[in-house]
Amino acid sequence: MSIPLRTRIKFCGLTRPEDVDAAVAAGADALGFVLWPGSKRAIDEQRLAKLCARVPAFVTRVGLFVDPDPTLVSRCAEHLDLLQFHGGESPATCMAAGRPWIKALRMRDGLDLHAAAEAYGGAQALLLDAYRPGVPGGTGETFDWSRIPASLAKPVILAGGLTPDNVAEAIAAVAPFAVDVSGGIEAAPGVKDAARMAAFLQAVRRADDERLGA
Ligand SMILES: O=C(O)c1ccccc1NCC(=O)[C@H](O)[C@H](O)COP(=O)(O)O
Repeated sequence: MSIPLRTRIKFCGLTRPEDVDAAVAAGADALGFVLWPGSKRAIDEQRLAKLCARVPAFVTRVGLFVDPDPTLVSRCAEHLDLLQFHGGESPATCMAAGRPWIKALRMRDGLDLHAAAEAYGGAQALLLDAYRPGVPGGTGETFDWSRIPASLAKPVILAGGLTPDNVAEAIAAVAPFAVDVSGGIEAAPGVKDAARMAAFLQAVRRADDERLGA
């Protein structure tokens, strides 16, 4: 008999020490740090080291890359538990980093999730995000959750436009392994809002109670 898991929560795009502390205090399972210079939420390696040093054991530190130079990945890896590849990286490129990784897939028309789950068989999970041409992530937009098959060979991390107001509906529709949010818990790009983080956490917990019949 398998025991249903509570939905894991990843907050992405943290840039400030006080936001890291607030996210940990709220109860996030994983924190994401954007190492792609094109993002409004980008941080450099020095800031990554400082922010990651504040993260306690049992909270996963995730580094987010978009078609990175492998030397950047290896320089950052010592601070990280998990790599998130958010660009057009091939399975071989993701594997070559030699660290646990997840693959973000943007839900463009025609994407075959079963084929992707097979191709990215070395991933810990697939992060499914909204597709907007030319924008690799952090769009603040949802996608049609009914496109996600009920059964997939990889755990699903649901992303894209989640907020404290819609995350319960998303969990009821998809029952993902985890949810990922960036813009929905912000006061401004890269500036998280402690009250919205807490509200998001509470909404997930309530949805889980509903789902698991607690
Ligand atoms: O957040 C960014 O600026 C970003 C830029 C480039 C690639 C990925 C990026 N974010 C990735 C994430 O994991 C976000 O949490 C995910 O895209 C959802 O963002 P949002 O729709 O704002 O919740």
